[in-house]
Amino acid sequence: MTTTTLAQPAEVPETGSAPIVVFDDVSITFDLKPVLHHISFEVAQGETLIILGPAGCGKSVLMKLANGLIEPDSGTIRVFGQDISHMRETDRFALRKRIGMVFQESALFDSLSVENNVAYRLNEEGVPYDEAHAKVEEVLRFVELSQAIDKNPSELSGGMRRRVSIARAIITAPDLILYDSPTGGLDPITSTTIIELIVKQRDVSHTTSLLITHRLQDAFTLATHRWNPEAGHMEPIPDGKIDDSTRFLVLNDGGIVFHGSTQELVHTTDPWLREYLS
Ligand SMILES: Nc1ncnc2c1ncn2[C@@H]1O[C@H](COP(=O)(O)OP(=O)(O)OP(=O)(O)O)[C@@H](O)[C@H]1O
Repeated sequence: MTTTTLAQPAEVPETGSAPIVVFDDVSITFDLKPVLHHISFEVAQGETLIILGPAGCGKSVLMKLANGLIEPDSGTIRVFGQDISHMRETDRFALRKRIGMVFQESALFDSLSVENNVAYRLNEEGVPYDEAHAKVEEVLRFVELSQAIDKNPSELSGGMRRRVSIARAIITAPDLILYDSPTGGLDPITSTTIIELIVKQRDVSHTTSLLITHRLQDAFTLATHRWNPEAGHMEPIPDGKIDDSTRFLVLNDGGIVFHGSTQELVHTTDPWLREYLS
């Protein structure tokens, strides 16, 4: 990977600042089936919260709640200090502009070029072409896909499509990024290149993030690696240390079975968790 950096300054998050995401006693039911019940947790500024759990346990629902795409039946969800669960759609739309979203299947517009996919939000906001184009070039450099600017999504590999999706999410320098299974469907080697990109984004911009993954390997790579800007690649954090800004939330059966640090997770004595992690 190259050492390209985005234009916005890489600010180290202040300690003690207000949490970016707060779930307070949130419950939601679909078709009489409780999917999440009494969920409470917080995500601090600059934190990467990795969300794990068996298929169908409610990870994507939790992500959609955080983005205001669906509303809880009860409880409160605050994002940037604002109650997103009971908000007018116009206000929610404005709030969502501060959130970058990377969907499970990349969710690119097949009829648009890579450039227009990546510039989508800027075009929506009426940003002049030259300015938008310069930003597209900058983020495509960051995700190492400059050569694909004029291509259509159908001409790209799965890993390249995922890079475009990340470029599109970060072009507005969001204050929060939601990654829903960013390596889903990719082979292990390509998955690691996407995780490397997420580590780079985390360590260069310190953007608060929620990340769903089905691959424990990806989760632990995130926790144990850092971006080396001089070398231009990801590397293990020396001395077996872990990234303090990365934390874990594990869901099962509609509830939280674990919320804490990497060390707490690997040293858990909970039988279900030990089995799940093995
Ligand atoms: N809009 C909806 N209408 C009805 N049921 C839904 C809806 N969205 C989600 N569900 C149900 O909620 C449960 C949790 O779904 P969710 O997609 O959040 O699971 P997940 O943990 O992300 O699963 P996976 O790991 O397979 O992606 C599932 O049983 C799903 O069928």
